[in-house]
Amino acid sequence: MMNCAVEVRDLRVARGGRTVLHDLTFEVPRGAVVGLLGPSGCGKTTLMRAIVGVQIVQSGTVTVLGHSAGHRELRRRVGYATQNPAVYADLTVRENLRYFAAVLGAGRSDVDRVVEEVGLAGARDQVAASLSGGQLHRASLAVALLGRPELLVFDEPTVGLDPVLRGELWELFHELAGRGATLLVSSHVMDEAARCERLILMREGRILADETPDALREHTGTDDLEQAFLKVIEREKVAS
Ligand SMILES: Nc1ncnc2c1ncn2[C@@H]1O[C@H](COP(=O)(O)OP(=O)(O)OP(=O)(O)O)[C@@H](O)[C@H]1O
Repeated sequence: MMNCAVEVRDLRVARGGRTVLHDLTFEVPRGAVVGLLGPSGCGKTTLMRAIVGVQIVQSGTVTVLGHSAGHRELRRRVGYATQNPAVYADLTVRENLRYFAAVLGAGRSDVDRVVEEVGLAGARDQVAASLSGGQLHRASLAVALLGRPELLVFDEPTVGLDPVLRGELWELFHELAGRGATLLVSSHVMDEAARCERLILMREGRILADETPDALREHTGTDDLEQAFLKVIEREKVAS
């Protein structure tokens, strides 16, 4: 239990009157970079929302760092970056970060650290409204990094970024994990799967696989993770 940052048991969630997560059970080990992968609409965002405690759930439990998801004790210990950048358009990057640092009780020096970490030092005095899509995304990630949360939940953090920036962000994710943070990162780009230590593959609100990229390659008999995912889907269809 103490080795798990997140423990999900029999989680069922309905949205719009339809079950979108079907009794999910899995764990996220501490200090790992775990990829949450699956096609658009499979439930990645809903699952992340349940983990950060903002999603009404029908049944099951979600335990985060030893507390029920959403517990106030977790406020500063969990960082969440949504798919849509959540910064104030009329404030500069630095002003945004200072504001959120004050809300979170993080120190001012933290602002400079996170700006550097996401590679936005050159744009720190630009108003958010004038940032490119990729820069805006990184500004949101920077907010999530304030206060050095133990668990980071990033919803498609690399969308719209060029390959160099994507590579740099993945390096940062591993650096953060190296310092003890746990990261749950969603993506629907299978080539990002190879960068994770563990993969949770989802489809239609169900977990099809929860294993290391190597184990997935091995048991599907292919080096290509995209092909591996397709094989897992085929096997699931045959089995059901
Ligand atoms: N506010 C909502 N009301 C009703 N249904 C919703 C709502 N939000 C999401 N859904 C539905 O829940 C399911 C899961 O959506 P979710 O956003 O979790 O998927 P996702 O895997 O994150 O997709 P994407 O990769 O496109 O962001 C989808 O069928 C979606 O249509």
